[in-house]
Amino acid sequence: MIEPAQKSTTESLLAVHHRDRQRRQVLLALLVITFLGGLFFGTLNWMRGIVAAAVIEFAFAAFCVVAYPFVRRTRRIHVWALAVALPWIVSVWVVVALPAAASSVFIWALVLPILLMFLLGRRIGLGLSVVSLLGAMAVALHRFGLPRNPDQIAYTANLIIAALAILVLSYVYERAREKAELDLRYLAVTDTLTDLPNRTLVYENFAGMKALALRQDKPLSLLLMDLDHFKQINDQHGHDAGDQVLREVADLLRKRLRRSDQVYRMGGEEFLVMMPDTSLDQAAALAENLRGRIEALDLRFNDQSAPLTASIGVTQMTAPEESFDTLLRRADQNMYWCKARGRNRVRAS
Ligand SMILES: Nc1nc2c(ncn2[C@@H]2O[C@H](COP(=O)(O)OP(=O)(O)OP(=O)(O)O)[C@@H](O)[C@H]2O)c(=O)[nH]1
Repeated sequence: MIEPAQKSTTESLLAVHHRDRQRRQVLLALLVITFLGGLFFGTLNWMRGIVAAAVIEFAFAAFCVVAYPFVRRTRRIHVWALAVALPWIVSVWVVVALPAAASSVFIWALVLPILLMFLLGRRIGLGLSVVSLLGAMAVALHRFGLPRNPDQIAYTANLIIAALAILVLSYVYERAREKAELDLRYLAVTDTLTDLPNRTLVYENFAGMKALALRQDKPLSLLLMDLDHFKQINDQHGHDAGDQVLREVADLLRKRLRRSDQVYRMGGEEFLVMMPDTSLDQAAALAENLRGRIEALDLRFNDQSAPLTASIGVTQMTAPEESFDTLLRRADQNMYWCKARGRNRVRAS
């Protein structure tokens, strides 16, 4: 399995990106619905003479128009989600409390759990849903009193049970959706053969490591490892054997490296390791150690031994302006230098 620390970095970067994009879409849709609803009910209530409700509804519609361009651009989507959700909750309470409003307006309270769960996630969404539903019930109780006849009891019971059902269902749905999304994202950034991260996030993670190295004034090194004559293993022992070799190498790297290091399968039989707080000499020593361990792997398929070696290019960031591509190119050149000189060696520069 992939190291937990590495897995969570990988997941969280993408998770935030996707979660925000989804919430932004829900929020924009909600602004449009609220704007149209505000105009419609504002006009209706104005004509019915319920001025207080009409003013709230027109104000909310105006707020949506102002908020829309900000929500499209903002990076603080959770702040805007709260800025829209809280007035929604209060408006529902106010509308339920208004003496002139029909008792059916309580139905709007049932929208709240779905809206809050989708906008704010299941934890905050659940907490706010419970508060907003209890609030709406308290207001309704204050306005209408306890249900007295069987019709009223049935009506109230229906509303409460429906509210509970929507609350539970939206929570369960949101939890399942979050999990499915995490699984999908994990698969998208992971090489399923070795369980190592693939190259998808390599640039983003390098940027984070580089920033930290510069801030802490620590060295940052990188190594690129390519297995030698790997094609022969596939050709002589079959593709499954080749796959097994790749898994063994991935295991070896995971076990040997520090948790702060990051290992990627860049493709084929090529692996990349990023090592924070590691100088060129230290990285070269580590690469030499890895080379020796790979050479010492006693791989056998159908009683035939399958010797394995690797060529490793090592480099260190030497200036703040050096990009990931620059380092990778240098490590790649070092690795090819090893290949050209008979393989099974390390070169650092
Ligand atoms: N089994 C298996 N083989 C793979 C996988 N990915 C790439 N390969 C094989 O790895 C081999 C790489 O071959 P080459 O690029 O010629 O490299 P090499 O044989 O290691 O030779 P040198 O790098 O020059 O030492 C190819 O045969 C690919 O099919 C994989 O996921 N599983």
